[in-house]
Amino acid sequence: MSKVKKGVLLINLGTPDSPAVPDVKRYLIEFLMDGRVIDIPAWRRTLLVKGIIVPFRAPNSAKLYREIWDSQTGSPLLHYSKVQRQLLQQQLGADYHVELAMRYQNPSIPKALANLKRLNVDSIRIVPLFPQYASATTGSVIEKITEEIRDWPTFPALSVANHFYDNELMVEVFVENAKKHRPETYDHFLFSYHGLPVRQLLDVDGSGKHVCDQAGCRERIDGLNKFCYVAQCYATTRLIAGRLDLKTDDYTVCFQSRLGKTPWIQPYTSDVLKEAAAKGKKRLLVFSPAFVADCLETIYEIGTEYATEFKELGGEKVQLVESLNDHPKWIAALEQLARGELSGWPKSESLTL
Ligand SMILES: C=CC1=C(C)c2cc3[nH]c(cc4nc(cc5[nH]c(cc1n2)c(C)c5CCC(=O)O)C(CCC(=O)O)=C4C)c(C)c3C=C
Ligand SMILES: [Fe+2]
Ligand SMILES: [Fe+2]
Repeated sequence: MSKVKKGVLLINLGTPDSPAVPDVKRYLIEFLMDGRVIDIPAWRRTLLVKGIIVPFRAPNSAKLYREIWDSQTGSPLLHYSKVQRQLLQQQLGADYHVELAMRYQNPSIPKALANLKRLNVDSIRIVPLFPQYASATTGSVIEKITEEIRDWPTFPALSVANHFYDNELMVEVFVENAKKHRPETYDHFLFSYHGLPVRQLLDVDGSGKHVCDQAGCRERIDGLNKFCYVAQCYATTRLIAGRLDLKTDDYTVCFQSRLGKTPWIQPYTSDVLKEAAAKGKKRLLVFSPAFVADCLETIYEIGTEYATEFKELGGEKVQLVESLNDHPKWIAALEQLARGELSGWPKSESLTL
């Protein structure tokens, strides 16, 4: 009889099995055919994804993935996710069994759930590795898991860490990583989050009519906008900026990785870079706090693409603040999330974080 009683399931977004075009195509199709990612009627999504986006995007995406692929460890996102799983398992000890899965591709959610079922665990703590809640990420993970387990005869106790935008240890790691780059030597700071189509925020408060600028999502987080991705991104930013004694004029929150022509959350990182260059800013320190591990969107998009663009505009340097990766305080934060403990930050309905 197994000693293991408590299951933990860490889930990140996913990455191709290799940077070869067929693997990148398979990954992009699974990812973009998710109705929470491209939230349009299924027939239009099929035409758009399989007929246009994937055939045109896959060869270029594969090229970018080849640039970040490590010859020993492969995809940085998968590599750090595996390290995080292993370190968390060590930290939690033999009473726990920690599985890792990716929402898209491998290691797969069905396999991880089958392992937990086989172990007959008492409980499963689901930890989607997205600090800020979005329907396209955490929402999609929850939907997929509930679909996968719907026929289980017995459900262990289930719980989800559905956001951790205000986790104190996570904030400390971003602050520590920034300090290694001597923030006083930079003339502006960007907090660049992964973007989302604006329409995906309309129902974050159940009204179907949520508008961030009316709900004050850039200024405060409260009982009404608590599930809004934008409100959570700005709250994370205020916590990191506060710890670094940055004034509001010292930094800009922005959103990257836009796909398609519909409006996404603004301001776009590429526009903010242009404005910073036009104002004569030379050295930018860039945080990417929507990710818990370095990946294509941090290493390539910020570290290479935006850095090159900024230099072409007359800037001198774009420095990415490293992600949480294998930092011991991040593993301690994961332990809190896995045990179901609060992040440690005082919370109240009307608190302006
Ligand atoms: C905060 C996390 C993420 C959100 C929110 C998110 C939304 C989102 N993404 C796309 C389209 C793409 N994203 C791609 C890569 C990618 N996205 C995230 C995280 C979030 N995405 C990560 C961690 C990664 C990198 C994975 C890696 O292997 O390193 C890609 C693929 C790369 C490319 O071709 O550019 C696409 C496409 C949409 C449409 C969306 C919201 C609706
Ligand atoms: Fe993405
Ligand atoms: Fe909002």
